[in-house]
Amino acid sequence: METLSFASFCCLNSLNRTPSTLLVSSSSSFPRSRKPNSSIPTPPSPQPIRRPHVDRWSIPGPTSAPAVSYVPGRGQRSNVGGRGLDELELFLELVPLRMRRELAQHEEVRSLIEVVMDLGRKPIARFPSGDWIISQKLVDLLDLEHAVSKVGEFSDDNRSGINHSLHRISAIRNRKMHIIGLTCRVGRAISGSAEMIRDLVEGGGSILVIGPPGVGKTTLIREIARMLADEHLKRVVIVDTSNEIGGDGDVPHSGIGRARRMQVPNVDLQHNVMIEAVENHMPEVIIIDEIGTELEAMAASTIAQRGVQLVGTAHGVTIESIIKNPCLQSLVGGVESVTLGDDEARKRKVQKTILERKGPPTFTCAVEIVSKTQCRVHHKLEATVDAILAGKSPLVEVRNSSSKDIDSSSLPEKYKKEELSIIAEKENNTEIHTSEDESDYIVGNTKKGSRKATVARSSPVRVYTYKILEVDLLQVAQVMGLETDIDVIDDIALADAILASSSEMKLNPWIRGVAKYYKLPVFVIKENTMAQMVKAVRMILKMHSSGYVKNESLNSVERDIEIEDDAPKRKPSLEEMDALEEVRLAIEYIVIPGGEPVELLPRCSEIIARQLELVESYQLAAEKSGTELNSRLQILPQKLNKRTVKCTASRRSKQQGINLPTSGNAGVSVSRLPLLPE
Ligand SMILES: Nc1ncnc2c1ncn2[C@@H]1O[C@H](COP(=O)(O)OP(=O)(O)OP(=O)(O)O)[C@@H](O)[C@H]1O
Repeated sequence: METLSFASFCCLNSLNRTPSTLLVSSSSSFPRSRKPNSSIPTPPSPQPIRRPHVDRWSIPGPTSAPAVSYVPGRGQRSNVGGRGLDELELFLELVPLRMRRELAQHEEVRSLIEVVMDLGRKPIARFPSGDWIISQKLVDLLDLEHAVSKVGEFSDDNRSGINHSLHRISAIRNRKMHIIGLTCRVGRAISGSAEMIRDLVEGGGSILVIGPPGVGKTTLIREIARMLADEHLKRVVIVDTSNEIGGDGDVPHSGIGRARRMQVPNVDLQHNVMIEAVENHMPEVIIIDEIGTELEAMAASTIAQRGVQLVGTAHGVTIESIIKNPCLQSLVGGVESVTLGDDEARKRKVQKTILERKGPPTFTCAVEIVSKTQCRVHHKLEATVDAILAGKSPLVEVRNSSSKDIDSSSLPEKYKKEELSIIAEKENNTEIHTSEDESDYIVGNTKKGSRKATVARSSPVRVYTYKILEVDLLQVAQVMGLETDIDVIDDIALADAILASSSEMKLNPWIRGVAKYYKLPVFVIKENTMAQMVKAVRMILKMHSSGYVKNESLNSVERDIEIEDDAPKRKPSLEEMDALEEVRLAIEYIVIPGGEPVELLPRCSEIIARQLELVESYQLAAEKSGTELNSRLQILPQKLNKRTVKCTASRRSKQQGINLPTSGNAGVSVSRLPLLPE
């Protein structure tokens, strides 16, 4: 054994080594088995595979804690046995010398992902660039025996590790429970791998991380644990079912920083340890890898209810996979079918039996890991689940990590592209946006082609609103006589424009990304007043009638279109402000809702001109009446037609004074006239 270790050291010394953390891509691995039987018999002679007996649950002996140093972003060096091996060297000690020599000469050795050794077959190494046959000589029992002798005891999920490292060794056994195959994965702590979702982590909400095997979930939550424990001084407890997050051995790997780690004696007891963590160790954050059973999902929900931030992973590709998984459904709130009454179904325009979310989800938000450099964020998991159950497209933010985040050699280009296309293929319903931008946003699960829908010029303009009441917008359109020109819709993929309040845009800047993805103009209303709404309607229609259709060059919609009141540039006098407020109140409280004309108080001609501008911004007509010294404006509940604005005293009718609510200017008195015939 000593000869092998020395040889491995020599081989690696001959490489041009850099101390940086390795960046490799993933390949799939078989999922963790959950066998109820935790005792796996050791293989009998005459073909024994020697395994050192390590009772992981006995009190450790007086051996001193290993000196393992971890420098974020610079990889790990463990001073195991005083030999100063780095973790890749430790890993390579698993394979027999002849294979190690071959591997050491491979130019991608520092990006090695896995070594696969199956009895009677050629050994394979998995690299980001693909699989590579290490040696033509077939794997024999001695090779397997050698590898097994280097690792700890296999637990009931057939996994083991190497002390003081993050490597994962998984066994395949024959029917007699002898080990006949090994998948040895290189584990690494990668500093910066959680930068993509730093804001979510720091936000304190519970995060569900979803991804297929090998995509980097464990690596991500390991870094999250370190980030919260070391940078935010949080009390973090990791429930480490297969010792994958904190590594093998009783002293956790330095890659988890100051986070504490609880080992799990048996995978079937994971849920118990999760609850134990909350009850005994006063955590502020619990990190848990692979939530896979109903009991674990229930334990997760208990933890979340106790106000602890939960960061957990689950196998899947999208939120939909979790919704469809009966064991994990409760993580997203659960699903129930509801039968609606005839009237309700007609009102909602849905079938009678619909699916609804049962309760609040365990997690605040969810992150779908697409690849090591891209993820999709569902900020409001609740809303995402509701949208999916209602057959709508959930809002998803697509984030790409920039290479500066990850302090290491970069992932080979080829691998990035391949992985993206694999995932795009898997989800043939989902558009994958491969923008170069650091942060882009899409609406996920869009049916292919629907995004491309363009609108016939004669059809109404379809507007998607954010924090603007549909009823308000439609009322304004109705008053303007444009109710057939505007349609408020709730599927953004089909929209022609977005109308949002500026407060909403500030709170949720990702809306801009959604708009950009769909090439939609965003009209932003500063204040939710009817005047601004009227102006917005006019501008939306104007843009539409000028021939704008989405999917045109993005240039035209790169910036928000801000709707502001046509306020005079100079500072208005108090009297002018009073006069304009009088107009606003008259229009918004009487002319529009009541359909009645209002005669305003007499004003000087300059102020009347200002009032007239404001009336026109509401698309309403007005008449000027009275003498020159006593002129006043009458606002008509008719659509603006320049000819209507004229000076006439003859049309004044009987007046009826009323008091309007005011904002600051007490008791503005306006006069009201009955509707005049055209
Ligand atoms: N950001 C990253 N950059 C480069 N390599 C990474 C990154 N994240 C993970 N890896 C590598 O990819 C491999 C798989 O990672 P990891 O074990 O975290 O995946 P996983 O999603 O947890 O897999 P599984 O579901 O099978 O447990 C490991 O070898 C790891 O070192």
